[in-house]
Amino acid sequence: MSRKASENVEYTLRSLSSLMGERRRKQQEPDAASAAGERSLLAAAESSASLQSAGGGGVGDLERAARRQFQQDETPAFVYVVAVFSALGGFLFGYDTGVVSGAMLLLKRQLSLDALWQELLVSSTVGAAAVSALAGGALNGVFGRRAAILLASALFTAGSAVLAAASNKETLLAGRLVVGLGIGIASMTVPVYIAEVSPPNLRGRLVTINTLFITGGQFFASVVDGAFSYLQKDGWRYMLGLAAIPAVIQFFGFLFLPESPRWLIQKGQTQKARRILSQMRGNQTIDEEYDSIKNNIEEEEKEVGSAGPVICRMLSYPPTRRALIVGCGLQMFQQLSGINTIMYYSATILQMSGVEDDRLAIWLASVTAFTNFIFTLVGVWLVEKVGRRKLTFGSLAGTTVALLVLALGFLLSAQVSPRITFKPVAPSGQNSTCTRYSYCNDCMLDPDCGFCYRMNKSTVIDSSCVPVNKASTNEAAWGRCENETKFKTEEVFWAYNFCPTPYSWTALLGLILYLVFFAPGMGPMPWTVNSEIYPLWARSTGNACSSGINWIFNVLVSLTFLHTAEYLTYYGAFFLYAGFAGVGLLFIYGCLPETKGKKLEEIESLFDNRLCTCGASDSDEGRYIEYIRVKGSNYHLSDNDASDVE
Ligand SMILES: O[C@H]1[C@H](O)[C@@H](O)[C@H](O)[C@@H](O)[C@H]1O
Repeated sequence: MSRKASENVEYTLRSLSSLMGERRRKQQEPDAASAAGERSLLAAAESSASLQSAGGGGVGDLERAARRQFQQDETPAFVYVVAVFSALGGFLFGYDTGVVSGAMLLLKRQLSLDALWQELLVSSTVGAAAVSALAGGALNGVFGRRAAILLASALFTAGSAVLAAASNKETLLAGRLVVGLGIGIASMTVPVYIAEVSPPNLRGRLVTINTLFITGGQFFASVVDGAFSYLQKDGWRYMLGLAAIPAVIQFFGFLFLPESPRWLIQKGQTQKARRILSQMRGNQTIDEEYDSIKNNIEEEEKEVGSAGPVICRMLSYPPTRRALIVGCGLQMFQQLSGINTIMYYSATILQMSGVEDDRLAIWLASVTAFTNFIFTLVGVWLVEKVGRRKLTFGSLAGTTVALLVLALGFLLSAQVSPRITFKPVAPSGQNSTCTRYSYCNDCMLDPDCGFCYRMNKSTVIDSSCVPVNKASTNEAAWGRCENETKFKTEEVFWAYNFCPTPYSWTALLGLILYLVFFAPGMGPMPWTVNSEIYPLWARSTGNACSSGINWIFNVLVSLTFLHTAEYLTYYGAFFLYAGFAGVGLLFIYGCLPETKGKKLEEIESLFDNRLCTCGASDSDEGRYIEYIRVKGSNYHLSDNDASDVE
C-alpha cells in the first residue's frame, strides 16, 4: 500500500473509531462497560460495513462528524499551560548555567577575582545542583512534585536576589549555591511532573519542551551577557539578577496549578486525583487511566513490597535495576560527549576560525546557543514521529562524527601551527616560561601564555609567545600585545587559547555539525526517557539518581577540560569525547528500548528482559504504532493488531 493510501486508511480508522464511540454513547443504555469508557475500534473492512448499515448521510457526513468529534477530543489547553509553567524551571536551569560566563568577564575585574574564585563561582552552582538533584528524590516523593517545584522557584528567586545585591565574593558564592540548589531540584522534578500529567501520545513532546526551555534559557543568557557586557560597572548584577523574573512568575503560577494525579493516587488522595485527572483530560473519560494507575500501584506493592529504602528495592528488583542503568547511562553519555565544553569553548572555536573581535565572538557564541535551541525544537517535533530510540541513536551517531571533524580541525591546525620567530626580552622582574616555546600550538596549550603576531597578507609574521594578563585574557601581560591601543599602533594580533591557521574552518564546521546533531536527540532524550522508564514507586528516586549523575559528569567534564587539553592537546580531548560517544552508541543500541506511545504503566515491562537485549527484543521496532483515543481510552493500533480489536 502506498504511504498516502495507508495514511488515508489510518485517518479513516481514527475518525471512525471516534465516531463509533460517540454513536454508541448516544444509542446504548449507559452500562458498566460504557461507564468504563467507550472502546470501539474497527478494522477497516468491518468499519466500512458498519458505515453502510448505519445509514444517515453516507461516508462524507460521517467523516465530517468524525472529524468534528475527533477535534473535540483534543488535549485541553490546560495541559499545555501546566507544561509551560513547569518548563520555566528548565528555562532557569539554562539561564543560570549559561549566564555566568559573561558575568564572570565583568566580575573578575570589579572584584579582582583570582582563578580559584572564578572556578568556585562557576562550579559551585553545578556542584550544588548535583547534591540537590540527589536529595530532590526524597523531597518530591514525600512532599509531592508541586511542592518541589515551588521550592525550586523560591530558591531561584532568593538566589538571584542575593546575587544581584552582592557586595563581596563570599555573598556571590552563597547566591550561586542557592541557585544551584534550585537548579538541581528543578532538573529532576520538572520532567517527572510533566510526564505524569501528559497524555501518552503527547508525553515525549511535552517533556522535550522542558529541554527546549533549557536551551532557550541558555540562548537568552547569552544575549543578556552580550547586551550587558557594555555596562562595565555592575552589568553583572543585571545578568545574574534577571533570573528572578521567571522564577517569581513560576512561583505564583504554581500556587494555582495542581499536584500530579499519579502522586496523589499513590498517597491515597484518590478523589482529588480524579478531579485533577479529568481537568487534564478535558472531555475524555478518565476511568481507564485512573484504574490502570491504581492497579499498577497495588500490583507493584505486592511484587516489590514497600519495606526498606527505595534505592535498595530498585537495585534488587531486576526491571528497575535495568531501568536505572539505562537512565544513568544516558545521562552520563550526554555529558561525556562534551556538550558543555563545546558550549563553553564555542567563542574560542569561533575565534580560531578567524573572528578576531572579542565582542563579536561573544555575540557569535549566542549564535551557537541559538543553534542549540533551534535544533532542540527539531527534537520536539521528531520525538513522537521517529520515537526516542532512533532519535537518540541517530543523534549520537551524528555527534560522534562531528566530534571527529572537530578533532581533525584541531589536529590539522596543530600540524600547521605557526613557528615562533620573535623572542622579546622580558621586562626586569617578569620571569616567564612562555618565551621558551617554539610553536604556537605549544604556547596555546600553556594556560599562562598567549600568541602575539602580525600578518603579512595571509602569512603570520613576527610571532612571539608571551605571558597572558591574568586579569584579562584579552591581552598580554607586557610587550606589543599589552593593550588594545598597542594592537592598533603596532598592527599586532593577540591569540589566547588558539592559533591562527588556514584550517580553522574545519573546527567551525565541526561545531555546527555537533549542535545540529546533538540538540534534537542527545540533549533532550536523556531527560525525556528518564521521566518515563521508572514505575511510580521508583520514579522520584530513579530521576534523582540519573539527574545527579548528569550533574556529577557535568562538573567532571568541565573541570577537567583544560587539563585534558593540556595533556592530550585539544584534538586529543575531542578524540577522547568521540571515543566516549562511540561507546555510548553501543550502549544505546543494545540497551535503550522504545517508549514512544506507551502508557507510563506499561513501560516497566520493557525491562523484563536481560539488559542490553533491547536492540533485539524491541518488539515494536519497525511497526507503525498510532495512538488512538476513543472516548477517553488510548489504544495501540498497528498493522499487526488492527484486525483483532473490536
Ligand atoms: O539537555 C541539556 C542541554 O543539552 C544543555 O544544552 C546542556 O547544557 C545540559 O547539560 C543538558 O543537560
